[in-house]
Amino acid sequence: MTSLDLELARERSHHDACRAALARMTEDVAEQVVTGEDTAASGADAEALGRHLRSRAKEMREQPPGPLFFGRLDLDDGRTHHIGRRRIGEDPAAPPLVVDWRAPVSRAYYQAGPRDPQGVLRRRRFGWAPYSQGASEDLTALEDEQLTAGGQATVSALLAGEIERPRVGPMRDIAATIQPEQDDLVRSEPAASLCVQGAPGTGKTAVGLHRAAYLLYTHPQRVRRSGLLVLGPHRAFLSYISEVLPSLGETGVRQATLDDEIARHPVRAEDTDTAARIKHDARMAGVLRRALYGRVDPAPTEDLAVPDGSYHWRLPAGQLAAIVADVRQEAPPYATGRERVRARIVRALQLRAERRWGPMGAAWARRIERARALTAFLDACWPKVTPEEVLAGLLTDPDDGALDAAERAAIRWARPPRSYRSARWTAADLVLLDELAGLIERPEGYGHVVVDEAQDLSPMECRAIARRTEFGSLTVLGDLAQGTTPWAARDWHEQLAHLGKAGAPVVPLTLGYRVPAAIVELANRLLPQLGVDVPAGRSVRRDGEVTVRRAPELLAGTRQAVREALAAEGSVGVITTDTLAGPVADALRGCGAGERVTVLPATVVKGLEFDHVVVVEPAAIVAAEARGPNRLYVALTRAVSRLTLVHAADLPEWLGGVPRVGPGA
Ligand SMILES: Nc1ncnc2c1ncn2[C@@H]1O[C@H](COP(=O)(O)OP(=O)(O)OP(=O)(O)O)[C@@H](O)[C@H]1O
Repeated sequence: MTSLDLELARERSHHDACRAALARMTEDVAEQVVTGEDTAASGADAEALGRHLRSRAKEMREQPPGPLFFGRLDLDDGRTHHIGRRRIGEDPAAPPLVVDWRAPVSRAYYQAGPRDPQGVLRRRRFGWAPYSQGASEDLTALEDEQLTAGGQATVSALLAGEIERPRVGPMRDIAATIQPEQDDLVRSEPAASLCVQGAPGTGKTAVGLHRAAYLLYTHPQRVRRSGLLVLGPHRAFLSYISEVLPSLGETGVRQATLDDEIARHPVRAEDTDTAARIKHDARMAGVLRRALYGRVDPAPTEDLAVPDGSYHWRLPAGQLAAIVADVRQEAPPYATGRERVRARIVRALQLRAERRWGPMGAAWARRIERARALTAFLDACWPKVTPEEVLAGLLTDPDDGALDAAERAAIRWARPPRSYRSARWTAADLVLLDELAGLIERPEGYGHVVVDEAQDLSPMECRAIARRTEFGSLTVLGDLAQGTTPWAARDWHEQLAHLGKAGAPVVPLTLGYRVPAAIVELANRLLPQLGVDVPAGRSVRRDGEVTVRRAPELLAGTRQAVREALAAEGSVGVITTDTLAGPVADALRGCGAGERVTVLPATVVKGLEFDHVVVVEPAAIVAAEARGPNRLYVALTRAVSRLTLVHAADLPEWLGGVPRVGPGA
């Protein structure tokens, strides 16, 4: 037996011990639930304890299968820690068998290096068979790095293997291989907001999800109670990332699109491009505020007379106007404002009554508060409204000086509905309704929100997020170069101001783990055309291939390219325009494409990745929309190993010098 075999055998038996301890922990918790149910303590305590134990038992039962540790630290004080996705230890007072990757002692696993060993003598990485369900014999490799002074920084073969592995199925967690610059972001100050400008494949999404898991671990009370939300650009993306947090043991996190979050109604109409652009513009915040407060009468002309038995208590119009003006000045949410005006009027009437009749009790005040005359005054002066009613009013007659005549015409309803209740709302209308709802009543917030692909949000969408994180913090992830919406941000500081976190630091990530250097280099040639100032991407990967195939018969050329792509392992993504996606999918039917091949319009590939990407007719992707070059940049950077460009039309200049195949190459 070699010394490596011996070490592997020792580690496997440690893994056996961990497995047994975990089984006992799961049993113990299940047993405690039974005990908890029997507890004869006060009802509320027993209920709370029972709930806690039940959710802990559920958590333990639902742990995903897999290896129980991925690394080990040997420290200079003689201690050793195995590091895994969650803590394993039966006795809270004894050192655990496995330390959670988020624990403070685990930090050195990610950060220590020969120049700064941080008390670590040796870092050990474990290699497990691919897709291991956690059987100890699946532990097949280990790699030691000595960090004592004078040690050399080494490139980990296990890390390289993990980064270069073929991609099948949904995104996986990277707890075993988080890189130092990523770890800094994952563990950065939880109460502070943060923006990551990351070139394609630098791990922004991975960082955001691991940060979410880290916050739940370090601030269980605060973050769990106030809620954590992960916002992604579309459903396909959410399903692609859906397993990362559960694999890290976090099952209760809401993952949604912003559209889901703000959906008060189904989308039943479509805006013209111009109307959508206006509705998403930051000026709409003021337009909506004015439309809402336009309903308030700042100068009531009639005195208020509230009957009280045979008597009437009066407030002169001037005093009513002063109350309304004061409340407007204080700027509470609209619905609170109405109640505040009511309360102030009652108080003023009470002072008058007391001057005449002496102290009036609470019952008197309640009666006056509900007096019909007072409610009628409020209905006229500060009416109850719904967001739908206000927006319908605005879209029927958009008379606001912030919009010019053409803009007003563009958003005006061609045929207003009979009532706002039967209005057919567009996607942009829902954003505006959310803004109005937020002006009327403050929405419930989250403790922390992770926003992915944040460059694509409009100012009005940003405000929807800002309202929900007024008292919470944000992790903003994105890449200005990948901005494809008509309103995509060109500057993070502006975008952060719309998100309510002006001044949050913007941290760049430039080292990519997905896209190989040859493909990054090609995509970087597009950068000067994208109209944004971002640092160019780099790659840790030296493998990777780019092929350009000229194909006078576009569909035949695509079939050929896909056949060639299928010769290698892994997924194949065929990306083209919305118009070509159908014909391309038809053409690929029956050419052995099968499950490994997905045909997608470029408009939905954001955030995804495929081992081999075939981009069909790049020039058409560029021409299809105003941000076409950005769209092509996104498409090119979905490739994990290989990229083929298939084209019938001429290629843009910047592709000069790339090897070509096919007729006329
Ligand atoms: N430290 C790491 N170890 C292993 N794999 C990593 C690491 N960091 C990132 N990756 C992998 O690189 C790929 C890209 O990561 P991710 O999707 O998070 O990047 P991104 O910056 O959001 O990309 P994009 O903006 O292009 O969508 C993923 O497969 C991810 O698992």
